Amino acid sequence: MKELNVATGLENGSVIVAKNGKNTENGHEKCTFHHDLELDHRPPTREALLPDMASSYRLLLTGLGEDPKRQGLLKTPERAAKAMLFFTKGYDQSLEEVLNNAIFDEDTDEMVVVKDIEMFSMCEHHLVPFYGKVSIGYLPQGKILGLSKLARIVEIYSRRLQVQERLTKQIALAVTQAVRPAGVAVVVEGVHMCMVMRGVQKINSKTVTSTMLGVFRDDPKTREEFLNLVHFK
Ligand SMILES: Nc1nc2c(ncn2[C@@H]2O[C@H](COP(=O)(O)OP(=O)(O)OP(=O)(O)O)[C@@H](O)[C@H]2O)c(=O)[nH]1
Ligand SMILES: [Zn+2]
Repeated sequence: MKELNVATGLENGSVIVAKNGKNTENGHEKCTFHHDLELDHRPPTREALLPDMASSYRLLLTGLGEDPKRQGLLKTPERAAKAMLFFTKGYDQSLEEVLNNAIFDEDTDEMVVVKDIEMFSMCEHHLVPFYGKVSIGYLPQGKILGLSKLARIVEIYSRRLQVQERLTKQIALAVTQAVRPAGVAVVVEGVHMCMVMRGVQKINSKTVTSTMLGVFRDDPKTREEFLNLVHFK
């Protein structure tokens, strides 16, 4: 039996044809794959795996000492499975699809900052949420991105099983890929429920991560301007 990607429910390395008709590998667009695309051999989508996921939640309820047949819990496994699919819906999105070509030629090299974008993600170690805010800055060189797309980029990568460091970097790399700016800065401030509700139980601790690329990494003044604008100094 082929190994399943736990996060996507797909066979590792497998190809599916997404709703938009594009070939995707575990949710990510992939052009150079030559796997069997015969309809009958397509692995199930995440939605198709809902009943299996619900069964797992039923087992979990039993493991907790609960009775999955009691009235209040009857639909809980299906609800929980759907909720988990929603929390991880970023796996079903690709950068290209989300950007929808909202990239515009513009003769500007002034800093663009969108700050305090809400973020909800799932800690990949404990499967509990971490949440917080993301601030993104970039220095265009001839191309700007539709403003909402910065928030949508946050959604693609936060709605997955994550660690905050990787989330921060993926957002920065996505902006780079989209508009090839002179630099990108991303700061993420997160509260991890695995540190609040369990474990060390530090309810006031916040984790701050940053990725600085290009001029934001090389030039302290540019970095400082960004940090001033997002009040991170
Ligand atoms: N670097 C990083 N660590 C994370 C993130 N989310 C959770 N963790 C940590 O993952 C670690 C897992 O450590 P383990 O010792 O294997 O698990 P644990 O016994 O549940 O750890 P405690 O949380 O200390 O009770 C913990 O230190 C968590 O705080 C994250 O986004 N980034
Ligand atoms: Zn955790």
